[in-house]
Amino acid sequence: MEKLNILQTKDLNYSFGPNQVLKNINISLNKGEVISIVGPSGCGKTTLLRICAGLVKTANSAIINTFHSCSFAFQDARLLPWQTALDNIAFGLKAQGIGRDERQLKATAIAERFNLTMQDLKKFPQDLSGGMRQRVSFARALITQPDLLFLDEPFSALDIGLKRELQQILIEQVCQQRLSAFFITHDLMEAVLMSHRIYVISGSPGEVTQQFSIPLNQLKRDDEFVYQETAKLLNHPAIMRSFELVIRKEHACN
Ligand SMILES: Nc1ncnc2c1ncn2[C@@H]1O[C@H](COP(=O)(O)OP(=O)(O)OP(=O)(O)O)[C@@H](O)[C@H]1O
Repeated sequence: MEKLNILQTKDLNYSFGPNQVLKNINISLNKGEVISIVGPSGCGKTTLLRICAGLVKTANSAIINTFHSCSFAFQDARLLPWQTALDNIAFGLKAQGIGRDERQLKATAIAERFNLTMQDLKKFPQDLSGGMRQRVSFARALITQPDLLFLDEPFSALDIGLKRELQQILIEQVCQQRLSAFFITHDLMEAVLMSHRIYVISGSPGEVTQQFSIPLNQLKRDDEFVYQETAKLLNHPAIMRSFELVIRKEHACN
């Protein structure tokens, strides 16, 4: 029987000194699932990701994580500047003790999936465009075949075409390999495109105020579906409250 992987928080609270940032957070992420965390700036999304990833320790053992391995992608690519793109991609394999030839073969194969050429792979990060660096960052995250991805706004600095291309590649990887992803975004449309479920966090301290399930397999979601679902969410009271859309609408009328 397949072992069930799960990431779960149970009544998670977190404070930075006297400043409570997260309050009674209960979320779960199952194998093969993508969840998005959306909410206004400063509501605690990144803090929640860092706690779930074990990068920030919690005092109250409110996290269950039975996934075996995880990788990260952030808004900035965070590559090692003294290594070529190829060696950056292969870095996780080196840490696993895999020999140079095999590392390079695997890195070249996954780089191709992200449309990086042999010329690109010889370059150092400072000689790559921002979009290329983000391709390298995704290839690096996936090469070790993790079962859980932590994604903190990895598309937000990209132009609309590149964003769509990388989103599509990531959706294919997630669906084909039954990867799970914990995804933070400001962009509701992106959350609708990518996720099985969306958690809305609002307030200070941040609390989960609503959870939405998005029907239809990600590979079948076309633009019309994404626009319609996003429009529905934008009119939902929990989203309007969370992003203060009611107040902004009222201001717009005055
Ligand atoms: N290391 C830290 N020390 C003290 N306070 C912090 C620290 N990191 C974050 N905070 C505070 O915690 C709150 C939540 O920050 P966090 O970065 O998690 O929010 P966010 O929702 O991810 O914001 P954004 O969408 O703008 O990235 C903010 O008030 C922030 O100032």
